[in-house]
Amino acid sequence: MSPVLVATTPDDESVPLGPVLSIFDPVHIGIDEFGHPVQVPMIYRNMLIGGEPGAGKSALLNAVVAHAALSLDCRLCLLDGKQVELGQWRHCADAFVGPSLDGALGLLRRLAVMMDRRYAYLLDCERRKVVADDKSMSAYLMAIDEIAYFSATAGKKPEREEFASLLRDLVARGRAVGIIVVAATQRPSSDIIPTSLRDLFAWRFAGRCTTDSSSDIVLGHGWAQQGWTANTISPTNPGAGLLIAEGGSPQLVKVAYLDDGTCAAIAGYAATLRDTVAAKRRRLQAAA
Ligand SMILES: Nc1ncnc2c1ncn2[C@@H]1O[C@H](COP(=O)(O)OP(=O)(O)OP(=O)(O)O)[C@@H](O)[C@H]1O
Repeated sequence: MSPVLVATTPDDESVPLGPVLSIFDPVHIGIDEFGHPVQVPMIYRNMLIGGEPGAGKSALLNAVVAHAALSLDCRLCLLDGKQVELGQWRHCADAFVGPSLDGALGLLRRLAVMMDRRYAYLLDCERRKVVADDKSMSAYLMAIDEIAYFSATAGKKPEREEFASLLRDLVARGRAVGIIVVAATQRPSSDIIPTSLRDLFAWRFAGRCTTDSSSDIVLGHGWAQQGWTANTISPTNPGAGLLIAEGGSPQLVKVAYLDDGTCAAIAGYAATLRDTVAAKRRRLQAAA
């Protein structure tokens, strides 16, 4: 975290703020089996989180969202069918959608339009991706707690199919324009996470899974046979799981747990930072 007490906003305006992060910094998510910190770069990447109920998926999701909330170069969009898993971050978010498939579809459609416009803009500028000091395009973190609620449970079949197809498009094309998707599911099955979707996630975390095959659905086919299965993780060890990056091998990770009070404190601080920056921006626009 930056030690400075005066931070520069994305508009290059200095305002008195507390320490902030950047979404271009790697995100601290926990420790490995040797007790070393595990940090994952999230920009230009997506993360899939799977595991049985109580495995610690929301804990990992919250660790990533906390980093993004403290990053003033990142805007938040949150989808949470249960509302309470990501609800503490709603005051930091541009969009917070609870158990509403219509709301989720509306948000994904808006993001798809924005994604297309960003690509058109990059093309005009002869560029291939957003960069850290981009003044015109903030990164976006799209966090989803329980993909299956929107893709397999709520609403009618055509809407669920539209959700699945919009989500796939965002995961497939969003990275270069700064859209990061972090999605969790307690149903790691091939209907919720087909291989073609799973393989679009650079980072995949399997918390405890009830079978080798559900562990493989998150990590990739064949890992269980090679001895890497989240089925062996003890149910009394929530937050432990196997993390794999594209092209790498799984590693055992214990996720850094932010309890409710800590999440509320970070969310409150992040919301104040964001309000301060937004107020400053409004003042500048009014003065212009
Ligand atoms: N990293 C961790 N360290 C210690 N305890 C943890 C950790 N992660 C989770 N827990 C404990 O496990 C409980 C369940 O975690 P969490 O809500 O993240 O699971 P989940 O997989 O999201 O469950 P669900 O699918 O039901 O939403 C937490 O309330 C907490 O008590």
